[in-house]
Amino acid sequence: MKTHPVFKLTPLSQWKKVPISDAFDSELNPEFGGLEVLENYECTVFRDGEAQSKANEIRSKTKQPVSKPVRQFNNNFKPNRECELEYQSESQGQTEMESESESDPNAASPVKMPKKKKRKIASSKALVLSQTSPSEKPIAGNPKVKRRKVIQNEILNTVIDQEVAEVDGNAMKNKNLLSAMEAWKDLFVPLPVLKSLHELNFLTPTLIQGLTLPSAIRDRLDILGAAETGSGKTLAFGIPVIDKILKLKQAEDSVESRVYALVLTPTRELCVQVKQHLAAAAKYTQLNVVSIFGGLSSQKQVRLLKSRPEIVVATPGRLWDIMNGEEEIEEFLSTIVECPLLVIDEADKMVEKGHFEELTKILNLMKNDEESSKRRQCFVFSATLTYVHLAPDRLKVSKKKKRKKSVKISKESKLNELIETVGILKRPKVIDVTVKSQTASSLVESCIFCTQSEKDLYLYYFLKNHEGRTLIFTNSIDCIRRLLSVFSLLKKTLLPLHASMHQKQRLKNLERFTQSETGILLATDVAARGLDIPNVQHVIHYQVPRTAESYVHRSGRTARALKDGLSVVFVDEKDIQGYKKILKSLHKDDALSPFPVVQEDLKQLKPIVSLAQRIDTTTHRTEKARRHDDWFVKMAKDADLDISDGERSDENSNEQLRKNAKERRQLEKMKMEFASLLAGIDGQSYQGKYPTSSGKLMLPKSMKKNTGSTAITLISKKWK
Ligand SMILES: Nc1ncnc2c1ncn2[C@@H]1O[C@H](COP(=O)(O)OP(=O)(O)OP(=O)(O)O)[C@@H](O)[C@H]1O
Repeated sequence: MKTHPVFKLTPLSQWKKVPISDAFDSELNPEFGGLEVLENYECTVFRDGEAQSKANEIRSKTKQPVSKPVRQFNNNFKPNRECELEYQSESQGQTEMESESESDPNAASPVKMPKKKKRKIASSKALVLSQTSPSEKPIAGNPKVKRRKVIQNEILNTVIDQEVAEVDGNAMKNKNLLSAMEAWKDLFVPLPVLKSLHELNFLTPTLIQGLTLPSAIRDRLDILGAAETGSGKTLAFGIPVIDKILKLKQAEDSVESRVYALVLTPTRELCVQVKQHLAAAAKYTQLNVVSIFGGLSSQKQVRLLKSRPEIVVATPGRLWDIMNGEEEIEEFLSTIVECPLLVIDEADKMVEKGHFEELTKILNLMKNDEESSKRRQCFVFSATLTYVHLAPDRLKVSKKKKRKKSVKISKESKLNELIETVGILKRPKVIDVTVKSQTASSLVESCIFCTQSEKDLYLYYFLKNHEGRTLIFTNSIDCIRRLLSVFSLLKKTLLPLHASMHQKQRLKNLERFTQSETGILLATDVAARGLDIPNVQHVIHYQVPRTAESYVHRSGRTARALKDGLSVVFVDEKDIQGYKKILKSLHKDDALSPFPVVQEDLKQLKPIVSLAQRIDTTTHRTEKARRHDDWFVKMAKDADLDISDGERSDENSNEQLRKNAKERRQLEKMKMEFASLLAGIDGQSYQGKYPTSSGKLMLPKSMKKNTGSTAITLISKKWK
């Protein structure tokens, strides 16, 4: 027969610290929420949802024997018969043994005592229920025994009252929680996570979450998930990961720490963000989540790993370095190889050939452990996971014809390649809720056709007229540097984000952008995937992205979680081919709607933007010449040489120096002219700001012409 747990009821003052539930926890069926009520020495277990009514039921029955417990703790457990009560005097630390006789009527009808006395007894005694053999039963009828039984019943009733009150409170909270979170019913979300979701105000699951959770949690399937950007994919894999770890930990006897889940992301910023999302969902669990990524001190990250987190979110490069260089946590990190949960976020990017060498190494290590691979549950997610298009010409060269040829990769072969790379052994569930166009349904897409040199003008026009959190993408770091310098002249603060920056500055800029409602982030594709910055209203593709995937992910930084958002692609004469290819690839048969621009306003801005561009180029040139001059003079001085004109290089001849000086004078003149132009422009009030509260982008006032249309509605109407 199964041995029963010892129930230890401590004095009421400590009651909360050692609830009965602790005694039962190890035995509890996981489907129960951990709510136990001790009733006439019988243990009753309720489902959380039933707790309130059952608690009331118990309360009404405290004065009469309960015929049957609502739910017996376990089949063998008959505490009425087999348990005895043990009183322990706190002051003396002595123990007196008494048994609870099944036939004793007092056991079921407790005598009322004044409340004060009740509390005194309760707090001065510790009550221990323990299993005992029938041979140890004490003699019935002894008056001392009877008195003790009365006391014992009183203590139990007080304890029950307390428990019931607590149960009432918890049950009420749980009931409210469950009714508020009704939409999550049947998705098998563990209660503590449901509580976090409620706190985050996520009252309904998104489509991908609704479809993923049952398959992942109930059916324990590996999942390949594809859904539009901003549709909640992080929690679609995050909730099952948390759920499984909770279950594994509950089932495990050993307290040995190990990595339970490894989540890999392509960029550092995304790594930080996914960690934050998972930590928020796991707030009411004991689970620890840590992020490991490059660019910041690895010592600090090693220290974090020493806390033995259950979930490690990492970029492959830094993780691989730490796995191979840090003896202190080598043993802990070696458990990654057998970790039961693996997530690859932005998977199509991650497994791109030549992108993440370290990812391949980590995955190979994991795949080599066959037993663990069989047990492992994998999650592979991306907005463009199932998206296929013509492979770039340069990748597919037909050997026979020796000429470039585009080849279409099928969705199946793309997924099969992923399955093999990740090491998924069982047939995974593919959940694909993407649409042909790939972009979010709440995204309004538009374009501006202009020449390359006009792009700055249009950008300035846009930023000046349409306030709101704006993310500008470029294809190169050089382009970012030039724009920073031109727009700083125009008194527009753009926050750069690219791979050549220090990581601290990258994170700082991202934070500044997130905190300012009118922030403008100027980034390369390093910010294109996964970043979930709230309320980004506009995405501008200053240069046409190189791939359709990149267009989808860049645009996906706005219009997230069903909010409205606008994307504008700037297309110049060189971009046109790439632009057309993207449209074709994304099955956007019509060209994108042109973004509405008030030509008179644009004209007004033209002189100042042109001047800013000229100042920038001239400054750049004169700076370069000055640096060269300085270098030449310094070299001569270091070599103890006098430089005559003849010895100067062409660039440093007198004539050149005169030219430089003239250029500097011109520069000063331009700057003065610029200052007065800028003052004039700043004095003008632009009235076409979008009202951001409605989520709609209003047209500049001069364009309204009593139609009251927004930019988005105008675009939509025109192109329908
Ligand atoms: N059920 C929900 N209800 C409301 N908001 C949610 C819900 N689930 C997630 N969100 C929020 O939606 C936003 C987008 O989620 P998430 O970053 O997971 O999107 P994603 O699908 O991974 O996007 P991407 O493809 O760009 O990486 C986040 O701010 C997230 O907190």
